[in-house]
Amino acid sequence: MTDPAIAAHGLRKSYGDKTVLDGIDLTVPEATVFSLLGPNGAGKTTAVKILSTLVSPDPGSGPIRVGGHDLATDAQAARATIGVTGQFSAVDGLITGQENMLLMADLHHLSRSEGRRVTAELLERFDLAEAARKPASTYSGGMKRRLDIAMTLVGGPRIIFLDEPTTGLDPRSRHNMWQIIRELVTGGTTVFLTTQYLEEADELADRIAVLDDGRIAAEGTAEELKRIVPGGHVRLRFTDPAAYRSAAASLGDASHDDEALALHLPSDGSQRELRAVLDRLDAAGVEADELTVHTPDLDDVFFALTGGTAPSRPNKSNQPNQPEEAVR
Ligand SMILES: Nc1ncnc2c1ncn2[C@@H]1O[C@H](COP(=O)(O)OP(=O)(O)OP(=O)(O)O)[C@@H](O)[C@H]1O
Repeated sequence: MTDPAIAAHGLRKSYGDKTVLDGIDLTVPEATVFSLLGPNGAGKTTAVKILSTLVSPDPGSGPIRVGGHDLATDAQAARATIGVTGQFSAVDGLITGQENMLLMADLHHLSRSEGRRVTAELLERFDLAEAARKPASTYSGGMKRRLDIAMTLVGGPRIIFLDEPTTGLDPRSRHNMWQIIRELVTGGTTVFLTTQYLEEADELADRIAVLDDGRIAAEGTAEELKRIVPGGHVRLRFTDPAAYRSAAASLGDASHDDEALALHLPSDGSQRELRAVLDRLDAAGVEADELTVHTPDLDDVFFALTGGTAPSRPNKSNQPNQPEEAVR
């Protein structure tokens, strides 16, 4: 088995008497997206800064390996495997997109011809070739963010840290950015992502960790996390009123929606619970015309795990997530 791209044990950081990270473990397999979620001030950026060698962990921290290199003894080698795109853009608005890229190529000591080749390839890949000779200050927010990531990729990092990469972008630019991130991962890059948008973690992340009060409150796939908070249910819908009534009689614990001929049963959405529901329907000799499983969304998980109460969300329905709008 190959080394994980990132492996940190007992990661600690305090500022004065404030403990920001209280001994957290993080493991990120290669070519996956790992998302760190947490309320403002939870320590996400601090974790990114430590893993990307910008800030030192406290002496009591356990070992941290990034790109297979121990940060304590070989930070330089670790640094050569990573790229970081922070909340504040590295793009210089006074020069063109192409010049920004060539500057990065110089910083990475690429030869002139190699720098030009990589620049042209990345500008093309990030749909910036046409705008390459215009000052970056004239770019839209989405273009600037794409240029920022393209600049990060000039050095060919295997691991990239994206700190809130889509904050402030409109929905189309956000979807474009998601597509770029997916393509990077398909190409073998590992992405460590922090985001304020739970939907974004849900869309992209293979694994998600929720940081609260300096500790990891929960970690898992989006689906695993959704199962640990209450609110999931199975909805059974019938077209035949007689079948609906028989099912309602045999599933006494279900709540009824007589108008829609639908029954709701609390469920964690697991195979075992679904089978139990189906067995009970079979025993009653009725068949539902539609069965849908509704799991809580990541917002529910976030509020349940980070000690806050969910503000009322009038638009939150019990419908499963709507399909995302098409990506260009
Ligand atoms: N250099 C520093 N000196 C003192 N305190 C700091 C420093 N950097 C961060 N902190 C504190 O550490 C805590 C965590 O900050 P951090 O920026 O990591 O949180 P975050 O989860 O990224 O928050 P946000 O979502 O708001 O970006 C905050 O209370 C912050 O004030």
